[in-house]
Amino acid sequence: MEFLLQLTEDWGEELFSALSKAGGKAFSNMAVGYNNVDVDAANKYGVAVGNTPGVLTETTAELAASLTLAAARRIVEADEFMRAGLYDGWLPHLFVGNLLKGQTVGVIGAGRIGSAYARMMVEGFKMNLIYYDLYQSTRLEKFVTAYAAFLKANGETPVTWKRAATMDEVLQEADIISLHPVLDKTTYHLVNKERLAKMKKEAILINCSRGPVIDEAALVEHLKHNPMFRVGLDVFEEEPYMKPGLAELKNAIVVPHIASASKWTREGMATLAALNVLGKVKGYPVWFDANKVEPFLNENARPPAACPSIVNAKALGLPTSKL
Ligand SMILES: NC(=O)C1=CN([C@@H]2O[C@H](COP(=O)(O)OP(=O)(O)OC[C@H]3O[C@@H](n4cnc5c(N)ncnc54)[C@H](O)[C@@H]3O)[C@@H](O)[C@H]2O)C=CC1
Ligand SMILES: O=C(O)C(=O)CO
Repeated sequence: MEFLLQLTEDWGEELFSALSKAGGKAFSNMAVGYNNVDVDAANKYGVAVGNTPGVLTETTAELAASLTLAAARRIVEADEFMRAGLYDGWLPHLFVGNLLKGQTVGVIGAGRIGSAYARMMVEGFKMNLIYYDLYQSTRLEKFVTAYAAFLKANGETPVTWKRAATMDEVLQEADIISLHPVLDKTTYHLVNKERLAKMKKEAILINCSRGPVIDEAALVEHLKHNPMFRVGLDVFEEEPYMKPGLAELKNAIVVPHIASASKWTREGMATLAALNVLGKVKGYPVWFDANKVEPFLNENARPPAACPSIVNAKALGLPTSKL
């Protein structure tokens, strides 16, 4: 018995023990994030835990960029105004928002998705970048450096980048802040009352990572007291619910965890999750690089004889495919 699961289901000691007793050896989340899975418990019962990296990167980053634009240009408010029949002619101050060009975008968690989002905002809108991550994102830094040189060569103001030593630096300096870390003990309520107070009064905060990365009740209070501060949220602390008061706030844009909802991505997630468990059942090794999953998505060729991404491969001592 093997399992394919959604991120809405929590898997811990009890379920892995039951799975193991039933002879199960493999489990895969149909998601890249696996904070819903107790990997230590899976290790204890020798169950391989799969996830689906790579296929969500651009789709999720694009939704974060969409929320950024929607918040910056107040698109939802303006749409509601229009549909309510309130528009009676152009006015110089009607729904004035923020210009992104030349402003600073802050990325917290510059992994696959955070880096893709950073590139979109830097290249698309000529924003300067400040990022915070536990690790250096050399590829991202190289990209911004090369883009700055390109702009300069074309007589335009070059963009800049900075790796912040602390997260607070990002909060204080950035005009737009987008959250893309994993959810774990180090990122739970990473954005809390004190940190919200450090952000610019007119900043925009985007969250397409996991709801509990923000203390949502503190956010509601902050939004109430700072009408020029805006947020775009794809994820919530206690999905499918929102904290009281959030739904009434005009400076919040809320969407129902749809960041990965493109057809290509959802098909890719299902394919990778299925191949993770199938590969384990067949006794295949683990793919050599979970970030290079394209060969598993080619409709015209058989997928490699490997499990695309097993997060506890090392802990279980599973062999790696050599290609
Ligand atoms: N809203 C949605 O539908 C989706 C949400 N996600 C979420 O996005 C997360 C990130 O996905 P990927 O970019 O693919 O993962 P990734 O592993 O490539 O990137 C995560 C980054 O977070 C950094 N990080 C970890 N702890 C940190 C800390 N305390 N402070 C700052 N940075 C920290 C890591 O070093 C890493 O660079 C997933 O774990 C998932 O929870 C992913 C896809 C869709
Ligand atoms: O893959 C993930 O982590 C998701 O949140 C899916 O949307």
